[in-house]
Amino acid sequence: MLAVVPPPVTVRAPSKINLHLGIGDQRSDGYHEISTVFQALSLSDDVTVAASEEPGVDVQGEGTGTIPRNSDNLAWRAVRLLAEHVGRPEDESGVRVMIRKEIPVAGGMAGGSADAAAVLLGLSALWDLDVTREDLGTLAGKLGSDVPFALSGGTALGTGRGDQLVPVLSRHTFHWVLAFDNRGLSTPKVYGELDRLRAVGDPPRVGSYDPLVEALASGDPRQLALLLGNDLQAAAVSLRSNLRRTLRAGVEAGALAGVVSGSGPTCAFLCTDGDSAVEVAAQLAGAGVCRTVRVAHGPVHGARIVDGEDSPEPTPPPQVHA
Ligand SMILES: C[C@](O)(CO)[C@H](O)COP(=O)(O)OP(=O)(O)OC[C@H]1O[C@@H](n2ccc(N)nc2=O)[C@H](O)[C@@H]1O
Ligand SMILES: Nc1ncnc2c1ncn2[C@@H]1O[C@H](COP(=O)(O)OP(=O)(O)OP(=O)(O)O)[C@@H](O)[C@H]1O
Repeated sequence: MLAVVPPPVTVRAPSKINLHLGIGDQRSDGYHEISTVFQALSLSDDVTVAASEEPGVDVQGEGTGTIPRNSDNLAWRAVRLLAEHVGRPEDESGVRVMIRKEIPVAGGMAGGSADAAAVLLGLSALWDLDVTREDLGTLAGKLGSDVPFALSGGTALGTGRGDQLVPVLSRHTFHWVLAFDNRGLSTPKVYGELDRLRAVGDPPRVGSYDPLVEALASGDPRQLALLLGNDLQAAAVSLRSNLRRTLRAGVEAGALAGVVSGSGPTCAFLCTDGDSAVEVAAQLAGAGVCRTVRVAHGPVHGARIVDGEDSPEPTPPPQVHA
């Protein structure tokens, strides 16, 4: 008798920006205590998991050459973790993972985390597992601090090492321009640089997130723009001084405000509306301060299955090469 092979499952998982990122002390486990307001953006990766006699990872799109295809890939670590969780040996998992990347690699937008979250959700469907969203959230936290948010999406307050999430009310859609840098930045190095800067001086701190949460509820981008802040920005700029010029260029191009996304080096610019974002993107691309400029909006859903009718042919989103 022939075994029934389940059809492949495709999951779209969003990128994130940190509208507010406050970094506290380093804990004994090496992580920093943080308080952050995440927003999930429409710039996303599509990840397909399929039953296969040739297990492994394929990657196409953004940063392809710099992403590991072996067990170091965060998406494959998600296969291994879920397989262990349900008692399937990894080498018998018989899974091929195909990643279509739009999210910049090591860009501070949680691209690897998005892929890992997509695999957790996609494999649960492919293997018809009885795991709750809550179980998936716990597994996600074991893969990385940003992975739980990639599953849940929307707008959320993250505490602890960023993995304890509470949804935040966000009215309307916000429009963003993203400036990708030539090379990525290592997240641990950026945290380390902040520790160094704090040991020798007093870099600015973002303070409370309360006013920003109020601005999100009002839905007014002008109010939100005044409150964007990231404690890691000084560290990212210290390691990559060209980001100063990029941040300035975005505002000169007409954005309301700009901020380094997470650990950088991607810079995110908030715009008044979608039309303004397209104009800012075009002007910023012309300024020659970054590799690529993209527009995106948020908040969007967390990782979700896009097979069947919900799976449009992927169309390349607006992209302007600098
Ligand atoms: C900068 C952010 O993207 C903001 O959301 C995250 O804090 C980073 O999340 P991530 O990339 O998922 O990070 P993880 O894979 O969990 O950790 C990578 C490394 O970043 C540093 N790290 C991360 C999170 C945290 N709260 N404190 C840290 O010090 C640690 O050196 C850690 O070894
Ligand atoms: N599926 C993956 N996609 C991207 N990078 C991956 C993946 N798996 C492993 N990596 C490695 O992980 C490192 C961090 O990549 P990632 O794109 O997740 O960074 P990031 O977006 O800056 O992370 P964060 O914003 O969560 O700190 C890269 O150096 C890359 O080689």
